[in-house]
Amino acid sequence: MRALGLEAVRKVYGRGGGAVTALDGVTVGLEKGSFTAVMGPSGSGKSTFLHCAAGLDKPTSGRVLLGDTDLGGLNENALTALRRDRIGFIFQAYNLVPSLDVVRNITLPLRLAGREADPGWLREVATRVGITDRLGHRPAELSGGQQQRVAIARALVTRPEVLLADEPTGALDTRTGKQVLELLRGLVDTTGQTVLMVTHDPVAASYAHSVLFLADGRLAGSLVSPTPEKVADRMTHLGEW
Ligand SMILES: Nc1ncnc2c1ncn2[C@@H]1O[C@H](COP(=O)(O)OP(=O)(O)OP(=O)(O)O)[C@@H](O)[C@H]1O
Repeated sequence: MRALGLEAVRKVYGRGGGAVTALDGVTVGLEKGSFTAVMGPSGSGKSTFLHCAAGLDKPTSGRVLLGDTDLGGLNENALTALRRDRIGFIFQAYNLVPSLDVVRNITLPLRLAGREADPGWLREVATRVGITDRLGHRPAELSGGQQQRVAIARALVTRPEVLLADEPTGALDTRTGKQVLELLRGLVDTTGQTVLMVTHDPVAASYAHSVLFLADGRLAGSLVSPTPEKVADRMTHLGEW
């Protein structure tokens, strides 16, 4: 079953002589329960890809489908609700609310949707990310790795169909970053969560089932069962290093 699909997605910013083609006909299907990394040189279209996949940016042409829902057919309100209810986001900067404790940060998306958190599910999510002993703390009282765990719990609390991660370990040291990547891979393997992650780091990409490479807005290949060495080798051929 396909969780997310991009079909011939093209995104052009600007007009006339100054127009930039950020994505140039990208077709990708993510199976449910897959963990996919997206890599590519700077300016290759990774952020644009993620923003189109998330319904944050509208493709100039082509289609984005979340399950059976064509995002192109939705108005702004429906897109906002879809992003809130059906997609989880994790960023390099954890984007937690400093004045709220861990429980209130995790349950924020539910409260914004006017829903109560089911205590059993909240406990389950906190356990999955390993933050049960910090539930009453504020973000400033947590390490970077703990803050990212809270952000992952917040992303999971709505039971999203797809988790979109933008450089989730970019601000973490190697050891803590590894723990967060193991957590993401564990979620995929044990709960069937679908994850799409943009990264510059071949080690981070190696935690995914497969890596998609972008170059000049086009798909420039993929790698199944990636290792850091194989990923770095591909990036070298794309002219990144
Ligand atoms: N809002 C915008 N207006 C005009 N051009 C844009 C806009 N956003 C992105 N671009 C251009 O589209 C191309 C792809 O950008 P994008 O940010 O998707 O690349 P990226 O692979 O994420 O890069 P990086 O790794 O440096 O973050 C670049 O040439 C960029 O300058």
